[in-house]
Amino acid sequence: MTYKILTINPGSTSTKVGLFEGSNPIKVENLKHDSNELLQFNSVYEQFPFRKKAIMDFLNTNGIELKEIDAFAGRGGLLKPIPGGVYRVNTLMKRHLKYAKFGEHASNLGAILADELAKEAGDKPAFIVDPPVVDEMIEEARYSGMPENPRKSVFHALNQKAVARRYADSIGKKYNELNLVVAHLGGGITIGAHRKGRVIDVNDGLSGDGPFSPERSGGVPTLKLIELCYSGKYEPETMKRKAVGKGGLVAYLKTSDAIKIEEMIKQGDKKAETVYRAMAYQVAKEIGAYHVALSCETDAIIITGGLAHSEMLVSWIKERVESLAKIVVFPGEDELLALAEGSIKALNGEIEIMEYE
Ligand SMILES: Nc1ncnc2c1ncn2[C@@H]1O[C@H](COP(=O)(O)OP(=O)(O)OP(=O)(O)O)[C@@H](O)[C@H]1O
Ligand SMILES: CCCC(=O)O
Repeated sequence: MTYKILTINPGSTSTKVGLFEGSNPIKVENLKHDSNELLQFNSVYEQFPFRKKAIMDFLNTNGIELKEIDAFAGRGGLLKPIPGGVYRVNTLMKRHLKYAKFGEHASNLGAILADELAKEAGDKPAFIVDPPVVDEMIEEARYSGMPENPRKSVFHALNQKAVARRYADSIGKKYNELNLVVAHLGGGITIGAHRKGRVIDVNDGLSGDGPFSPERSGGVPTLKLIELCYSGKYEPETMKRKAVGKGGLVAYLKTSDAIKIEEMIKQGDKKAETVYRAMAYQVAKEIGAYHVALSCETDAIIITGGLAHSEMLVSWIKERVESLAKIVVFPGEDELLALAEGSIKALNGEIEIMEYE
């Protein structure tokens, strides 16, 4: 049977929606939300009716009826650490996401929206697939050197695993036969060591870890950071925004848009070039670190995310890491397709549907 799946990926300023029939996209759209409109909400959960209406408008405009859809899949949010896979949306999951028990993130609405629409469609199944809290780290990777502050696995799991599987398919291998370093370069940057289908180490994209990115600081000198926190100059929220949201390229260059930055570089802006080169340098160093995490037995390095569209940035990264392993570039992300494919495998019984407990 060919299933129809509605996939939902809520981001900070948009909700990406796609209707798939099997793996074929029938209608995919990026529903942009005015940031001023989102400002009226005090929490991610409060945005629920607003985002639901945007999805219903998308369905109505395209003549899609809820009852014709077989299953609903949302990008899962910040939950407790769990292994990768397809999870049925359940009450505990929704409670953790609603009250942001493990942190606020736009993707917390994915499961909640999928579940609501699935109920309205006549009690259809609702799933999440490879949420950002997928945790398959080996024990050594959890140590930070500060026992009360261990390293955590929070990353672009859905896209990293989707492109890793896509690459494995393309060479006629299975994901769990390969060692891959996957670098997701988007608004946030996460780089993971995938050993035979398991992400044994990765930088935490939401905690100030790893390379700086268009809107995140990445790892910074710790003692100076502590001084800044206690300087009396900044509220805790301001300091958090310096790490996630207002750090990285936007802090140095007042924009997180790499296309604009490349324009600045072409106009001769030396500061823009140095900062952009520094980001490439940090990404390359991090790729090297995860190559070592794979005992230098990496089959391929995959570069993905919006910034993988940039020939300039990718060429600077390649210069430093091309002697380590074959490099493959998958620009953009395949998150909606990954949600659809995971759900179809679950419906077909090809993979186990996991329960969030
Ligand atoms: N053709 C391009 N050339 C250069 N940079 C690009 C291009 N297309 C997108 N980008 C850059 O990619 C970055 C955004 O990447 P992406 O769309 O993956 O981020 P996101 O989805 O907002 O966040 P995340 O990937 O962390 O979830 C921006 O800096 C954007 O300017
Ligand atoms: C939420 C995990 C992915 C990211 O770093 O944004």
